Amino acid sequence: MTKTYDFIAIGGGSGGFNAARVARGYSDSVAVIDGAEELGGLCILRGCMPSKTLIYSAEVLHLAQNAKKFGLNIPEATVDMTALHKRKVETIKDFSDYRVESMTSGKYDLYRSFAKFIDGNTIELSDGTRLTGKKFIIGTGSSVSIPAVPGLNDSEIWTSDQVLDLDFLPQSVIVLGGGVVACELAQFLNRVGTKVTQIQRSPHILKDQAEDVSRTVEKAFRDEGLDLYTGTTLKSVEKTGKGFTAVFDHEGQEKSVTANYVVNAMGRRPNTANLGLEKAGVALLPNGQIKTDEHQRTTNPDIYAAGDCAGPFEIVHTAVLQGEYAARHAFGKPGPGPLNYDHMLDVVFTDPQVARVGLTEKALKERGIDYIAADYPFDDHGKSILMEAKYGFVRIFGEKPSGRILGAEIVSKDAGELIHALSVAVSNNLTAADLLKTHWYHPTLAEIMSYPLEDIVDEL
Ligand SMILES: Cc1cc2nc3c(=O)[nH]c(=O)nc-3n(C[C@H](O)[C@H](O)[C@H](O)COP(=O)(O)OP(=O)(O)OC[C@H]3O[C@@H](n4cnc5c(N)ncnc54)[C@H](O)[C@@H]3O)c2cc1C
Ligand SMILES: NC(=O)c1ccc[n+]([C@@H]2O[C@H](COP(=O)([O-])OP(=O)(O)OC[C@H]3O[C@@H](n4cnc5c(N)ncnc54)[C@H](O)[C@@H]3O)[C@@H](O)[C@H]2O)c1
Repeated sequence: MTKTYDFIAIGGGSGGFNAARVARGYSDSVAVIDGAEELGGLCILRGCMPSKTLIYSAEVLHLAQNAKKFGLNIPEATVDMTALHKRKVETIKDFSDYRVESMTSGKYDLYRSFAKFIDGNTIELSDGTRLTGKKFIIGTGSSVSIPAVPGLNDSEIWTSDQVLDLDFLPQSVIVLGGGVVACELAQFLNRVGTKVTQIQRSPHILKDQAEDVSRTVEKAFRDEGLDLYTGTTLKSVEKTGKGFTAVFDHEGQEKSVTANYVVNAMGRRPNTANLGLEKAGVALLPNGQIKTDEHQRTTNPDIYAAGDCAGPFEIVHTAVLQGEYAARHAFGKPGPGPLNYDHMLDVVFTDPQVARVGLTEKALKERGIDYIAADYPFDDHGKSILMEAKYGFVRIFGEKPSGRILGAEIVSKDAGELIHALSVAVSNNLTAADLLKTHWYHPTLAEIMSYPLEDIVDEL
């Protein structure tokens, strides 16, 4: 007999699991289907958490190696890759154990299998078991994409997965791409002592950021000795006796770089193949993501989608919020409404970090919104000067004439922490004058925000 559930989550990552967790509050008939060998999802196992664990260690190493600047004598600071790997494994095990415990607690029926739709309300598991659901959520995530560049589909080419699991120090690595994954991992590798060449197609790394933001990170990378090529066309990746050679056009010339290893960090694609979506009446967008409405409903109103498979961002907190909201909507329950992407927050964990909230300057211009942009550099700020953290600036966008904070970008030490003060402002319609009522403690990095806020208030 086919078992029926009120709610079935396909995928037990950030989107799927959190949808199931919320759904379980409304019904005891909830199933989670996940075909991965290891439970936990991308963020915990091979994404946010392992990368930030390693990046933090590399930052400590970098500070130690620059001890002289701080009047300290640390004769030799080097990485111990075996210990670094062990720390990562133990840290991630704690996080994944917690998730596995929740998933296997008995609150959900957990099926360790891949699922595909055979009609709009029925799925089939790998062993042929069929389950019907009143409502579903698809949270199947994403996989590394392999652009059609000759040689790039060689199985020895690394992705972020191999970098995050390194237990030895590679002598040299070519990092292909200039997005978030490429930048975070290129700097990590460079800081632990690998010779890194990063090759980016666009004129700047982090191409969706403001140009001066990208340039600030590029300067920091080059100051640390990373070989960075931007504005390139990658022609091929060839296996050589020593490793790999990447051949690319740069400034009108063909160049080649050889290294022991290559990392493909040129983006990810949604996991939507082999899901039988056509049989369930679930349509895709031209970019391959599942088409959803503001309620996370697909073109089949009984099937929702959340996270990387649906977009529009591949960011964990949006996956969680989308999943939670979809479950509330499926059961007709009240709570915070659809996601407001005008309040979007994103962080790049390079050093300096890049953090952004709300509308970008490009979006403000496109929408014809009248605004004031005010900024202030960290090389003229007490706390960042004493911390030797002088790269970057804060820029705040205030609406005219209201002074409402519509967006902000920060490139600096710990920008990912600092941005949250402005995120509160953006999400709660606070004005620059409102924020100036706040006590900004001295000396902190955060107090830098009072200068552009004063500029906005003065100009209004
Ligand atoms: C290196 C790296 C670093 C990152 N760092 C950050 C960061 O610092 N901050 C941030 O916000 N985001 C970060 N991200 C992005 C973030 O990890 C993802 O956006 C998020 O984890 C996606 O969650 P998800 O639920 O959509 O997918 P996942 O967590 O990937 O879950 C999908 C699940 O679905 C299962 N599945 C797939 N197909 C099927 C099927 N047919 N049947 C059953 N189960 C299936 C999979 O096994 C998997 O467990 C990073 C990503 C990478 C690669
Ligand atoms: N800190 C974070 O929040 C964080 C960290 C890591 C990853 N992520 C998420 O994971 C997702 C995937 O990250 P990503 O960096 O892999 O993808 P991405 O889409 O951000 O960047 C891919 C890069 O590869 C380049 N590229 C693509 N095809 C190319 C080609 N043929 N030749 C040369 N260059 C090419 C693109 O121009 C782009 O710069 C991102 O959307 C991001 O949101 C987030």
